[in-house]
Amino acid sequence: MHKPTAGWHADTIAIHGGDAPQDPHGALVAPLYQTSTFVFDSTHQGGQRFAGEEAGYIYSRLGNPTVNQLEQRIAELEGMQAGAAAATGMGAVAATMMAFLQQGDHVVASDAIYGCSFALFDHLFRRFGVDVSFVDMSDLEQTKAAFRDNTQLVFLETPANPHLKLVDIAAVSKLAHQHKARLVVDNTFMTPLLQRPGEFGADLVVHSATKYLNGHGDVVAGLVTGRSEDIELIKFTTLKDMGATMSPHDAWLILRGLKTLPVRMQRHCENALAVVAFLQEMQQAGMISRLYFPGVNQDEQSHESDLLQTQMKAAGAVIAFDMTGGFRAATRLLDQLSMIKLAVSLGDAESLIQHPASMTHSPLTPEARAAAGIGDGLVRLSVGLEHADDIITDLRQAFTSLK
Ligand SMILES: CSC/C=C(/NCc1c(COP(=O)(O)O)cnc(C)c1O)C(=O)O
Repeated sequence: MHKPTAGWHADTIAIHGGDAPQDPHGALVAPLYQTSTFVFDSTHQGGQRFAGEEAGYIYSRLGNPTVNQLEQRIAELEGMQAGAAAATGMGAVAATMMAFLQQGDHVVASDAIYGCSFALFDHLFRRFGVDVSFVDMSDLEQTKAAFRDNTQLVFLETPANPHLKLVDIAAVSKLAHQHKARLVVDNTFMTPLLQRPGEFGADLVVHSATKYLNGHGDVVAGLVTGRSEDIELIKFTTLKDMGATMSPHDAWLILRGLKTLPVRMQRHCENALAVVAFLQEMQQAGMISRLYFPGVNQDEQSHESDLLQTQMKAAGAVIAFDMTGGFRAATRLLDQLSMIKLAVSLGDAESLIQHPASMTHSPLTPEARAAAGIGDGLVRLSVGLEHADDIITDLRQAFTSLK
C-alpha cells in the first residue's frame, strides 16, 4: 500500500518513515530479518542478483530489509535522498570519508571534533597519504586559507564534541563548493529533529546512532545520509569492503528508538535548560570558571546566537564546563555523583558525565587538545530524561561536597 509520506512532520516520519519489509501476517512492527544470507530460487537468479540485473537481497553485509528500512527513515528525517547504516559512528565517518579520498588528497577538518574522528584523520589517514588540516572553523578566513587544489572533503561537527562550539554550516559549505569539495557534517549532537545540515549545504550528514537516535544506551551504530549516488558509492565500496555494516538487530532497536526521538529531544532540551540555570549559579559562586552551552556565552560569539536561531531549532542537551579547581576539582565532582552515571557516550535516557581530557578526547595530542581548548578541568554532561530536579539535586550535593 502506497504511503502518503509527502508533507509528514518529523514526529510522524520518526514513527512511520521508511518502507517496512512486506509481512504476510500484517504485523504492526516489521519483523526483524536477523539473517546473514538469502536463498536464491535458482543459480541464474543468484547470478542475476550479484550482477545487479535483478533486485533482491543477497547477503546482509550487502543489504538487509530491516537495515534498509532504517536507512530510508533516517534519510527522510534528514531530508536527504538516501542513507547507509554502519556498525558504529566511526564506521560511518570512516566509510564516508574514505569513499571520496585517495592517496595525495587533502581534507580540511574542524579543530573541534570527537577524539576518535581526530585520530582517524591525524593518524590513520596520514599513514595512507591523505593530509589533513585542522582549522578553527569559527574563523572563516583561516578556514578559507586552509584549502588546497587537492582538497576533496571538509569535515565538521556543530555543536562540536566536547564543548559545543558552533560552526556556520552554510558559510563553510560555500567555501567547500567553491573549491569543488564535499562537506561532511557530523550531526550527532543535534539529530535531524534540531538541525538538518543538508538544508545549509552539507553534502553528507553522519551520525553516531549510538547516541540520541537510538537513545537507550544499548546499541553502538552509525548512519550517513546524502545524495543517492554518493550513498550508493559508500555502500558498495567502502562500507561493503571494510565490512563496517550494521547488524539487523541493531537496526531494529534503532527503528524502535527513533519512534520516541521527537518527545525525547523535547524533554532532553527542557531538562538541559534547567541544569544550565543551576550551573550558572555554580559559576556565580566561583566553582565553575566557564560554562559551554549554545547561546550562553553571548559575549563570546554573538554569531553563536545567530546560528542558534538560523541553523538550530534548540540548543540540545550536552553541557560542558570548566571547574575553577581544575583537574582535581573535576575528578572529585565526578566521583561524588550517584544518580548521574560516570560514563562516556551521550544522548541516553540516563544522564552521563565524563572527563574529556582523559577520556573521550584522550586521542588528541596535547597540542591539539590545547588548540581545541580542552583543559584538564573540563567536564562534559549529557542531560538525560530523569526529572530535572533529581539531576540538579545530584549535581548540587556533589558541588557542595567540594566546599
Ligand atoms: C569512547 S568515547 C564514547 C563515544 C563518544 N562519541 C562518539 C562519537 C562518534 C563515534 O561514534 P561511535 O563509533 O558510535 O562511538 C562520532 N561522532 C561524534 C560527534 C561522537 O561523539 C563520546 O562519548 O563522545
